[in-house]
Amino acid sequence: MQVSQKDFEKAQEQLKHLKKDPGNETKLKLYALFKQATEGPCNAPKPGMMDFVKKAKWDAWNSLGNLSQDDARQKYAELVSSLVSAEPAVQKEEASPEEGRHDGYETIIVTTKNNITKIMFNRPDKKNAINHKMYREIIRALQEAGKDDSTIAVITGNGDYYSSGNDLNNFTNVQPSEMKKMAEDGAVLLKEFVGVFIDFPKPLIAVVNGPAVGIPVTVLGLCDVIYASDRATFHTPFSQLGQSPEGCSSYLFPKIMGFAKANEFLLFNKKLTAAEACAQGLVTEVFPDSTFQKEVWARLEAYANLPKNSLAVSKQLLRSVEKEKLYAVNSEECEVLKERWLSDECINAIVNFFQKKAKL
Ligand SMILES: CCCC/C=C/CC(=O)SCCNC(=O)CCNC(=O)[C@H](O)C(C)(C)COP(=O)(O)OP(=O)(O)OC[C@H]1O[C@@H](n2cnc3c(N)ncnc32)[C@H](O)[C@@H]1OP(=O)(O)O
Repeated sequence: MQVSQKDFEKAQEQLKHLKKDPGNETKLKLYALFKQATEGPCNAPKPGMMDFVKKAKWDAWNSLGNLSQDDARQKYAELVSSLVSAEPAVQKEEASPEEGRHDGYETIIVTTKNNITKIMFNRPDKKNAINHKMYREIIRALQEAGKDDSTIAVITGNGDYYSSGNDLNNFTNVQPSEMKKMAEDGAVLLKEFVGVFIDFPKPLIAVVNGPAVGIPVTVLGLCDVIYASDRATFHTPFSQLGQSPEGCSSYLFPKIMGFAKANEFLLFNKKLTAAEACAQGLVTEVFPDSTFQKEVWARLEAYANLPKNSLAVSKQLLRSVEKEKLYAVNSEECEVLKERWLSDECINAIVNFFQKKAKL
């Protein structure tokens, strides 16, 4: 039985109210079916290679060939219905707001409790990839945490990943004429993001709950203590992505782990286990995943009872020796990256990721 126009419209309405992001692949299917149902077979001109999102949408629509509009409506309604039935029950956290939770954040969860401000990356479905909004929210959260009454601040991830790094969608949907501006704006944002880590005025602890890729790894060099689950891995695949190191890692990582190890890590994409990262001085201590949260938070709560001002001035003394150098390194790294983002090497790596040809 074919679905009526009314059922088709109802499915469109239901889709707007889904709580769980259905993922890019499903969204592409829905887009294609919607276009086929409302406009018929794809006759639009094929978008350019660099217009990743438009190209993926065009490919999806075009792949439906001569499917009839009625059949497309039917398949669309069936797909929406399957998504509605798969919706999870409302999460507890949403029903009862966590004590000490700060308002006004969408991509991170910020709480202050027991003298600790915790900043938690919160895009678990996307492995906590950092989109532009999240960069800005982390900047704001760190600036506020630097001034609030907490003794220490903690960064961690929600879900199975710490963070999969820069959200590669930050590079998509850009017209060729806007590429240069995209790179310039990206460099400004990155410089500000790394700058708040350089300037952070109190102890900053990274609680690395799972794999970490790219920028969340490089800024670990600017954190004061790094605790990792034995499930965590550390990966800076810059050459694989046609990019170059940031987060002051080009200066700090050789100092932390020595040139021989830093080169393998930053140039040749070597992924480190938590134990290896600890042996090389990037991680303070590794804990078994089964007791990670319990052990780490017990320790942090004890640290957070130490005299706050003493900790802050000591942290600032340790950092002040290197501050000017770090500002200079940050600027230089952002300048180099601005060029890298416009390179064929980088563009091809991103195209490959979105065409599912390359995953790390
Ligand atoms: C201001 C600009 C600053 C720029 C500086 C930063 C440099 C970097 O950070 S470089 C590092 C960039 N990161 C990556 O290249 C990682 C890319 N992701 C992957 O290779 C895989 O997703 C990963 C190995 C991390 C995990 O693989 P799986 O366990 O198989 O999971 P999925 O691939 O299915 O991921 C689930 C879901 O998340 C989306 N995802 C994950 N990471 C990213 C990312 N970095 N950017 C965009 N999207 C990401 C992935 O596409 C899946 O989405 P759906 O298909 O919609 O479910």
